[in-house]
Amino acid sequence: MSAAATGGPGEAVEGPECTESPAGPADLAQPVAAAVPEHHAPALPEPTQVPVLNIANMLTVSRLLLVPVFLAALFTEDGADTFWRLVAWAIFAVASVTDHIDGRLARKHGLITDFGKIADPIADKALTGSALVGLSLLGDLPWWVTLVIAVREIGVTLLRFWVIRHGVIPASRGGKAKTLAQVLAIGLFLLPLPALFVPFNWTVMGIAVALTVVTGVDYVIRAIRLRARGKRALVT
Ligand SMILES: O=P(O)(O)OC[C@H](O)CO
Repeated sequence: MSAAATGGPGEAVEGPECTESPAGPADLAQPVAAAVPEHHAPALPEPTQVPVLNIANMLTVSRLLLVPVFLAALFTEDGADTFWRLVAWAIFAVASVTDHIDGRLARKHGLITDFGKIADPIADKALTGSALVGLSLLGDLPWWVTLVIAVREIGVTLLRFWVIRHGVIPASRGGKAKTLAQVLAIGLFLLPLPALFVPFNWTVMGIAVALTVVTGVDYVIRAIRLRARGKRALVT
């Protein structure tokens, strides 16, 4: 669950707000480099290729694969059985923890890839999205909460693809805090807790919704800036 606090395999280490994609403006530098006579060219470090099939990305994919297993447990006995509710919570918790582990592994072993930058937030969204829709279908969470979060999460994913020609927007600190808040709030709603907890559950969910909206607006601004920079680079 601290997943979100550390980010996934796609996260640049406290990185810039975006990184250039292989097809992006970095390519424009190539003719300039080619113009330098070979014997005057500074020695460049060997380019290192991070394999896409690495342990961090495999954990990200396994998080995706846990989604249907989680849903099956949640909907057993129409979500009314305490045991199956706890099983669903446990699967959700394990899947969320893989977000923490893949981020640590990616940074520790230099396994950061563009695939991870895109797949990690998508895996998070698939997990939290399925939990929110599941809770709303069961009548345990109002649909407006699920809709507000879904619109933001789908919107940010589309935004990432919209600017991908110019660069990858990795998860920001705010985005990671948002995911942590969502995971905590969803975890509370999944647990079969007594009514006494309702105000607390809603406080945590309120924080999650607020962070979801604020960070969504922040990503829109980042995407617009990145696209404008990319377009300028293509013109010059
Ligand atoms: O808000 P996003 O889309 O950057 O997602 C953040 C990630 O879920 C953090 O792991």
